Amino acid sequence: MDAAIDRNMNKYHRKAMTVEAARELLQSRVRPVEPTEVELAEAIGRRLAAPIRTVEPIPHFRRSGMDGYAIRTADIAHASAALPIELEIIEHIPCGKEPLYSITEGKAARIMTGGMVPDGADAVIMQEMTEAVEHNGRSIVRIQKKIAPGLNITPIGEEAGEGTLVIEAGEKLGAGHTAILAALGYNRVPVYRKPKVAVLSTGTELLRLTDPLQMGKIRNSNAYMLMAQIIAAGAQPLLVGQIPDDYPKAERMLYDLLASDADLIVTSGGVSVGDYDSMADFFLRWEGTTLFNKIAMRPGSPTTAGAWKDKLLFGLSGNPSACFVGFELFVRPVIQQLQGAVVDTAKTVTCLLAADYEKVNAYTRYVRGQWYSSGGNHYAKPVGRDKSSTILSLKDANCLIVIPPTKTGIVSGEIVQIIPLDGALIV
Ligand SMILES: Nc1nc2c(c(=O)[nH]1)N[C@H]1C(S)=C(S)[C@@H](COP(=O)(O)OP(=O)(O)OC[C@H]3O[C@@H](n4cnc5c(N)ncnc54)[C@H](O)[C@@H]3O)O[C@H]1N2
Ligand code: MOO
Repeated sequence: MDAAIDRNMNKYHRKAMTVEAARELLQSRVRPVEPTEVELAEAIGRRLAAPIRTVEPIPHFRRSGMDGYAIRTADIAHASAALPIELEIIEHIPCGKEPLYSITEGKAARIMTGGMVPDGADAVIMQEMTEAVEHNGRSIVRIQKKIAPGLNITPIGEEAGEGTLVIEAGEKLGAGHTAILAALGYNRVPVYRKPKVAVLSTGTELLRLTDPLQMGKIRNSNAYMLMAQIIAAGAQPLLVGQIPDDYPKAERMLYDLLASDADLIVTSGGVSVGDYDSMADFFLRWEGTTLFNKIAMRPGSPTTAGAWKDKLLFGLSGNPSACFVGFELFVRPVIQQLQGAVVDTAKTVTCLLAADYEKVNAYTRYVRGQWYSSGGNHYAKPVGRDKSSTILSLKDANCLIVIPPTKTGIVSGEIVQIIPLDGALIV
């Protein structure tokens, strides 16, 4: 049964998989969703579904880099303060105008930054190096110094020739990409459609946001937290609601969702060993393949995932911080990959730990932290209460600090790896 867990196992005896192995296993199963085409403005922040090549050189005409005069450098080769050279101005070339004349011996054209350099000219001399005079009704430019050929002219194709690959498929369209696409006239852009991610919650203790608080019950914060994480990852969340307490009903609901048009299903809660942990039971009984039901990490050790046909089902832990970490480590890369991203989950940033971390642990810990730079080094320090059940520390975290298994804790100044939470390491 490939890398999946043994069906004869029960939920009380689980074999922990490493984070790395689990991420690789997931990665090997994900294929991008279908591409679509949208207007450029709508494509911003999405991922490109096809490579973009230039359809013309950038720039596609010889462009002036200064306000000044297009000249022939041979004409001013002997210019000096004592013996200035005078050239006749035959044309004014603002941006957007194609020159009417070539520059021949003794002639010049007034030209603006971004203007098209006329044939015959081999440099643009900046205005500040010249003096314009009227002489017998003729416009003259007086020049006292020679300049090098090519000065202030951007040649055709300096940035890219025609047919150059400028954006790879799978890249996320930021400001720079958008500028390129606009410059090349891409009114409509091929992008991957936004994956639909269904979010479900388990637990009879969960109240809706509008319900009055009741003793022993809590409001469903995970569903909304996951919604925010899904949006940040570029996908469309579908808040499906609550998994019923009644197992046959829960099973029916999950199969219906698996057969729906959702690309991914994420549940929170009910994956541990408790009497009401319906997701743990489902993952042992269902017709899909359970890939893992325990990860050698904290928080979120009962994080579970499985595949049903081409669809992945995640059973994240109910504890808010464990749910958050499970999403960042396992679900976010899958969502990126569904949108064509090339994900390298091994990438981390090296930091110096800025405070002692005293907890001991047999598993790797992913501690909510803040990373920052100071004096040429990156530092990371844990934020808030480091418990799986906490909510408040999540908003202040900008990274997860990876604390390897330790019997002693680790001290301030030691080197640690961190995973930034803004997805910056995902191309
Ligand atoms: N005997 C054992 N007990 C537990 C173990 C264990 O190995 N043996 N593992 C612990 C660990 S570690 C974790 S993490 C949790 C995981 O539990 P579940 O993922 O099954 O989650 P629940 O039991 O359903 O809930 C845990 C906790 O989270 C709250 N919760 C649930 N859903 C939401 C939600 N949508 N929004 C906010 N908070 C939610 C729930 O009320 C519980 O307080 O199990 C340990 N136990
Ligand atoms: O996975 Mo539980 O934290 O790891 O509380």
